[in-house]
Amino acid sequence: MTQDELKDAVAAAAIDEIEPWLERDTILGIGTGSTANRFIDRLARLRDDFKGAVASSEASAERLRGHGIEVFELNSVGTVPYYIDGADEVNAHLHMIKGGGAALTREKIVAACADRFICIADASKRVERLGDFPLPVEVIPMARSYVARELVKLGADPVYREGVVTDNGNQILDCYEFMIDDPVAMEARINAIVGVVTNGLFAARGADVLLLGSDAGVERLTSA
Ligand SMILES: O=C[C@H](O)[C@H](O)[C@H](O)COP(=O)(O)O
Repeated sequence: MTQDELKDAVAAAAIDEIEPWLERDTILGIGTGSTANRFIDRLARLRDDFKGAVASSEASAERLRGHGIEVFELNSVGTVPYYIDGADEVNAHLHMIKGGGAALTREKIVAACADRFICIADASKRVERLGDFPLPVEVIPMARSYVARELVKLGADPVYREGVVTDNGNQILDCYEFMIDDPVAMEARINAIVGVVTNGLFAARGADVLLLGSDAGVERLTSA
């Protein structure tokens, strides 16, 4: 199967996972990226069975609206029963690196407000140790150089993602050469640097369920 076919398969599996629980007043949390887009496209078929969605990016909000799915502000919703999103890397504990599409901060906020985080990914995203994928860090623009120097002290090789402005008006540093042995500790340590908005480690709040697509089918994993 191609990677696109695997993304379709996990998007379909996520629909199967949530469909029995949808009610007319359900508001879902929806992620960002090519895998989440496939989920959004499949969700369109069910749009009369639930109330709407909170989106983790302007791009996902636009796609949802394009399918006639109402998009709500998180502040008016409070919590969502499910957050469905992709990942750039995921380990056996269902800790993730996210933010390849620069949506990490809003993703982390919606995930924090979700009862359950369903991660959908093709098998290429499954790793033993996080860090081959460069870890994104969203920074306040005026703090970029300072944060970069602090990240070097932690062992990373941060590179400014030129030309990218996040939905929050900030910038991204991608941390290369950064193998992460303790994702929970490193997530907190990076977030403690002044000028960091958030980083792409989703470990303190990882996924609850991973739907992992491979040629053998879609495997359903829960955190170890
Ligand atoms: O900022 C983007 C998000 O964290 C995405 O969920 C992540 O990059 C995975 O995207 P894709 O499904 O396109 O591989």
